[in-house]
Amino acid sequence: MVDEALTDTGHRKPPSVLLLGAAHLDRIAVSSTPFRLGFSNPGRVVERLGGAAFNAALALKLFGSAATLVSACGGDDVAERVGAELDRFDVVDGRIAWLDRRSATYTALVDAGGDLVGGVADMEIYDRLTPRVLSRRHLLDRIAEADGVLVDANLPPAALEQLASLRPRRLGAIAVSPAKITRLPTILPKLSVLFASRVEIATLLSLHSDVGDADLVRSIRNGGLERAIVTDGPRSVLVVDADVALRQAPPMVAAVTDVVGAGDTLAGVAFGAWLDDRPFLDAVRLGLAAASLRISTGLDGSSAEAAAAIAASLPPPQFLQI
Ligand SMILES: Nc1ncnc2c1ncn2[C@@H]1O[C@H](COP(=O)(O)OP(=O)(O)O)[C@@H](O)[C@H]1O
Ligand SMILES: O=c1[nH]cc([C@@H]2O[C@H](COP(=O)(O)O)[C@@H](O)[C@H]2O)c(=O)[nH]1
Repeated sequence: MVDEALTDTGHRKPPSVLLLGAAHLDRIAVSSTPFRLGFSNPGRVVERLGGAAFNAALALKLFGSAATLVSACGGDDVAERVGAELDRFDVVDGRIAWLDRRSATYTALVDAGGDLVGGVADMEIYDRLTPRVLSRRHLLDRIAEADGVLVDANLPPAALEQLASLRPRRLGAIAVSPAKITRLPTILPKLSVLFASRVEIATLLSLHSDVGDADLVRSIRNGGLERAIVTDGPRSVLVVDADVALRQAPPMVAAVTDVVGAGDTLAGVAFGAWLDDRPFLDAVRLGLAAASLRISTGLDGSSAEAAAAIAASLPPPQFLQI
């Protein structure tokens, strides 16, 4: 029998992932002393490319998947820089440009320990990714052909609903922020997996942020979600996979540079590994290892191998009877 997942050379074909969402410029201001809210803090500002879908796309690609990114950009230098970086990483560039508009930016304040103090998302341009714009024939074909589609909640609600109604083979979503996760409620039953932080999912499900695991797991299931990964910074993640619920500790990170992009990296790597037929928990453990590299050394061509070793040495999960 011919295995269609094999290429001419006998190697497995990498999973193909279509990502839809944000790709833009991040400005990250890191305080060099403990952050004093309401005051001026000494520090340094770094600029790098980011956006939830962009971060996930690069991570996916570095971990062996084929990635195509659909986003919105203006006619400016940021758009060119994003394009150059997608080329460099061999991510297929499916962005739609509005030449008379500005590309999006994200400005974050980070404290001396690498944690996020807060951020401002200037991202009006993503509202242009309407259902009509996303109905172009070649895009519909890409959605139908992809092994998985990963969206972020920067897309307007109507676009998210339309994508979900197209029934991609597997549909993952990245919550992005407490402000944007509120765009997801109507598509929850159509998601194969949701990646969210604890505060984001509590907002989505109208729960108190210190809700216990039993109530959280029940609410996730009652909300119609089949699978969810709930992150909580350095603390263990909650994994719900149909009727299995568990907690998995992430790797310890001694020196965090900044945590911006950790969740998207976890989402991209875990989604790609799952599409590559790994058991879901193994895919999550690999994603956690990738996130730990992203926030310490950064990701590069050697990260997939390094992450596999880190994932293998993680403590076993703790299964919850809920
Ligand atoms: N301070 C930290 N130390 C160790 N790991 C961290 C830290 N912050 C984040 N991580 C890792 O990144 C993952 C996502 O981080 P989190 O901050 O919860 O999400 P987001 O980046 O979406 O806000 C965590 O599950 C964990 O694996
Ligand atoms: O409304 C938004 N805020 C923030 C982001 C992006 O989220 C990323 C960080 O996400 P996290 O740390 O949750 O993985 C940054 O690159 C930032 O640009 C985004 O796409 N949309």
